[in-house]
Amino acid sequence: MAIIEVVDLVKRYDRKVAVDGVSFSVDEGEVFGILGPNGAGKTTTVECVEGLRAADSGVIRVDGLDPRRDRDAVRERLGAQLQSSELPDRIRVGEALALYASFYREPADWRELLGLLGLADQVRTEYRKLSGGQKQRVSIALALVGRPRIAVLDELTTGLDPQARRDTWGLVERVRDSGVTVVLVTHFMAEAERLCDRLALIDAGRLVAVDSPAGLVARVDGGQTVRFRPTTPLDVALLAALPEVDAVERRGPQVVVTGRGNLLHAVTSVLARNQVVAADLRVEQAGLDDAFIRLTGKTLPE
Ligand SMILES: Nc1ncnc2c1ncn2[C@@H]1O[C@H](COP(=O)(O)OP(=O)(O)OP(=O)(O)O)[C@@H](O)[C@H]1O
Repeated sequence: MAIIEVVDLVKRYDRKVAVDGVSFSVDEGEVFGILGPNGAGKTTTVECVEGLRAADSGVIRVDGLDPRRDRDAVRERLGAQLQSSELPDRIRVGEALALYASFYREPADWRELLGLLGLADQVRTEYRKLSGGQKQRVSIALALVGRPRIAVLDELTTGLDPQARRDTWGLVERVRDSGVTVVLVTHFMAEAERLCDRLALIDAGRLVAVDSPAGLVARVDGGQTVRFRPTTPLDVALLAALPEVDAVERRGPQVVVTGRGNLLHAVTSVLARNQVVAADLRVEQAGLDDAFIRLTGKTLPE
């Protein structure tokens, strides 16, 4: 059942259209990703869902409620991650949690929450003295302290090192396992692929597709990549002429062939016929990043 519904959302900043007719719905209990490049309109979209910004047009329902008109009721249901600049400089972790807990009628036990998030030893630490990963965990704790049914997590792992990023992913999975619906804004492919049940791809304010990561990948028609290093001269036009091949590219000493069907067989047959020996031959199936490139024509930083 849909817990969030967004229909034809439009949001402008002066004359710039930041969100241009976006529609999607989020099912209760899922991790729903909003994925797109910088400036795509992801944050604006979730800020409208949170009721922090008024849409210019369109309909938004959070558990059947209007985020602007029923602001207090929506705030009880939807926990938003906080931007670090919103906390006073010298506030201690425990004080921040107690403060946010005081905003809710039935808050979670914030000490228990800090324990679950591995922050039990940081209760008296000033927020500004925490590491990047610890700050992110505090912001997750603050998003959850009101016992929301939905948690909106925006660019959760930006700026974290790979280990802290993976730890944070584990936390998001635990939040989901506790029954909370998670809306995850990200521009990291790997994060979206690992965590999200479904994804909305947004580009330049428009919705490109909504599907599961596997469903998005399937849309690129089982695309494959074959890479190798020819050890004798190779005329790549021979490969480009194959019906299975979409593109052939030279990357330094490597040849990268993308295509579909029985691509590997087609490529190796040409190589064998022309007595070209291929070193370091590798075959890769299309991933979410390939789907993103095909659907938007853009790449995302990884
Ligand atoms: N307060 C604002 N005033 C004017 N323009 C804005 C404002 N906030 C965002 N924009 C513009 O609206 C567009 C969408 O921005 P938004 O922050 O929603 O995108 P995003 O996908 O979240 O990007 P990022 O990943 O960089 O945060 C961008 O072109 C941005 O420059």
